[in-house]
Amino acid sequence: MLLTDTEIKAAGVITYQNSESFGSTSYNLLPDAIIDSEGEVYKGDGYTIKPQEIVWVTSKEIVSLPHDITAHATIKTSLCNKGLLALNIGIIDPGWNGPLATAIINFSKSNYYLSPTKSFLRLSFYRHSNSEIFKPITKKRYEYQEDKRKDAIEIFGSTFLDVKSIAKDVKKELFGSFAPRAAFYVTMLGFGLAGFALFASLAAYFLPGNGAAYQANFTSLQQRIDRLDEQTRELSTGTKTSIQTQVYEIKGIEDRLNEIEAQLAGLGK
Ligand SMILES: Nc1ccn([C@H]2C[C@H](O)[C@@H](COP(=O)(O)OP(=O)(O)OP(=O)(O)O)O2)c(=O)n1
Repeated sequence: MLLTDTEIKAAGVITYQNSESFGSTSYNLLPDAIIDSEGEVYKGDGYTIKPQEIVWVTSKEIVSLPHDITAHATIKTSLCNKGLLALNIGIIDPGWNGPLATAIINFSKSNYYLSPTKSFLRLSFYRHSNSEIFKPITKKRYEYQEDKRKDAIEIFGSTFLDVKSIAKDVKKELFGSFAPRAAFYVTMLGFGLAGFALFASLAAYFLPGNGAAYQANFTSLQQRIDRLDEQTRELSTGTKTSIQTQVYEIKGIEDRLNEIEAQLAGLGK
């Protein structure tokens, strides 16, 4: 059975209650501590929640439920309409004795000022028969607040998407791991170039047109050409020599003929 405002008051389930916080069948919780992602606690003056920011908000009221009452917590519609969302709303079990809290995210694109007089959670109370299981849990305000402060520091980033961490990861992915990889590739490129240079040098000796084997062939070819050249020269020299000899011989014959002619002419006188 859903309890009315009168029944909620009569059940005595809310300590530090504010008369203006009652609805017809609900009670609206007011903020006590607002805790940011650094674990800073804001009280009294309220807190401005930035877009995408996550804060923990603990309740001013202490809620104590007997065996036969269970409460349901939901985010206030007015906050929801402003783009604020609560993470852990849920059920408050019979036997709970302590404040309540929720993580609130500002999904809007504007700052939202959460005033200490602005309720953040709405509670509905249901009376039922006694359950078999009953686990009384008592949480003192300070102890509870410290638990939430720990959660704020350890579990959530400062924003819903933890933009800082994401940006850090993306940066790391793009540049952090790229630098060693780039260094590796540059080193490998260096090795590649050095290898190519070595190959090119060796190719000068071993590859067709440049290789040592071909160099040897070339040398032998050059030697043969030189020999042929020499032989040609010898031949040419030899030819010249034989022509010269013939010229001398002809000259000798001519001289001899002239002598005979002269002798004949002498005989004729
Ligand atoms: N916004 C809320 C909702 C509930 N509770 C309290 C009252 C609940 O009785 C208790 C346990 O709630 P759940 O069972 O939903 O949460 P857990 O899973 O943390 O409980 P447990 O650790 O007991 O299993 O937490 C709270 O402090 N703040």
